[in-house]
Amino acid sequence: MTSILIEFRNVSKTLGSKHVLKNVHLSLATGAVIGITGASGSGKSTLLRLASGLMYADHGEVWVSGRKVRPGVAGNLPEGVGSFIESPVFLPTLSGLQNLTMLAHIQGKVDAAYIRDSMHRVGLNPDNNSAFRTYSPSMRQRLGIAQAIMENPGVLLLDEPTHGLDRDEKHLFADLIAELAGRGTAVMISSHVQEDIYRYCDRVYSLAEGILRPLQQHRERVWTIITNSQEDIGLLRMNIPSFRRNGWINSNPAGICTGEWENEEELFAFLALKGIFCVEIRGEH
Ligand SMILES: Nc1ncnc2c1ncn2[C@@H]1O[C@H](COP(=O)(O)OP(=O)(O)OP(=O)(O)O)[C@@H](O)[C@H]1O
Repeated sequence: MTSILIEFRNVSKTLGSKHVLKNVHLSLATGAVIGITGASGSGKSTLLRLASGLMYADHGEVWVSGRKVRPGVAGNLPEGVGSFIESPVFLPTLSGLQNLTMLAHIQGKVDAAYIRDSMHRVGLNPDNNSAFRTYSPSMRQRLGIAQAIMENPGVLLLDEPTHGLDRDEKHLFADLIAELAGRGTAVMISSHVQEDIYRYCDRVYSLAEGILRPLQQHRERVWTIITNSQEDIGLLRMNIPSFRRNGWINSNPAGICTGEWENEEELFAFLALKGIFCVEIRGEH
C-alpha cells in the first residue's frame, strides 16, 4: 500500500540570522527517492535534520511515517528512520562489524544477520577485523551508510552519501538505493554533485536562498529498459544519467530512466547509436 512517509508542510527555518528554509512543501510516498541539490550552505543538511528530528521547524510541520516531528524528549524522534547525516562516532580501535553491533545494541535493535548483510551491501567485508582507524575515507563513508540501513528503515535520510566513493562504489550505491526503494523505503538524498543525484533519484530539487524548486518535471516520462546483460546495464548508466538498475524482468537485468523521447522506437534508435541493443523498452506516462 502506498502512503506518504515524509511530508514538509509549509516549513520555514532560520539559523542564526539566515533564513535557511522558506515555506518548503515536499512529500515522499512509499518507494520514492528524491534528491536535494544546492550550493554549500544552502540548507540541504537542515532539511534532512528536520526530517530526522535532530532539529525542529520554526513554522510549519514535518511529518514522518504518520507522526508529527515535535521538539522534546528522544521518544519524540521519528521511528523507523535510518540516517547518515552527521557521521556516527565510530570507535577507532573496533572493527566495522564491532562498531555497528555496538551501535545496534545502544539502539536496542540488534539483528546480527542484518548488520552483516548491510555491510555486504555497501561492499564491506564484515569478517575484515581491521580496526576502524585503518579504514580509508571511502570505507568510513560506506560504514556510515551501512549503519543507516542496518535496521531496515522505512525512511532513509542520506547527506552527501557518495562523497569520496569511486565509480564502482557509486554503482553499488545506486543498486542499493534502487533495491530499498523497490521494497518501499522512502529515500531523501542530498548532494552538491548534480550528475550524481540524477543517477539515484526519481525527482530532484534544488535549494537556493531558502526556496526548494523541482529540477525535473514530475510527470516526465519514465522508461523501463529490459537488457540482455549486465554489460548493457553498465553502458546505459554511462549514456543516460537518470538510468538506474531496478531488478530483473523475465531473468533479464532491467532498469528505469526518465527522458523526453517521443516513443519506444526513438529510445531504441538512440540506444542503437550507442551500441546498446535492448530486449524491450516500455514507456509509461
Ligand atoms: N547551528 C547553526 N547556527 C547558525 N547557523 C547555522 C547552524 N547550522 C547551520 N547553519 C547555517 O545554515 C546554513 C545552512 O546549513 P546546512 O548545513 O543546512 O547547509 P548545506 O546545504 O547542507 O551545506 P553543506 O553542503 O556545506 O553541508 C549555512 O549557512 C550554515 O552556516
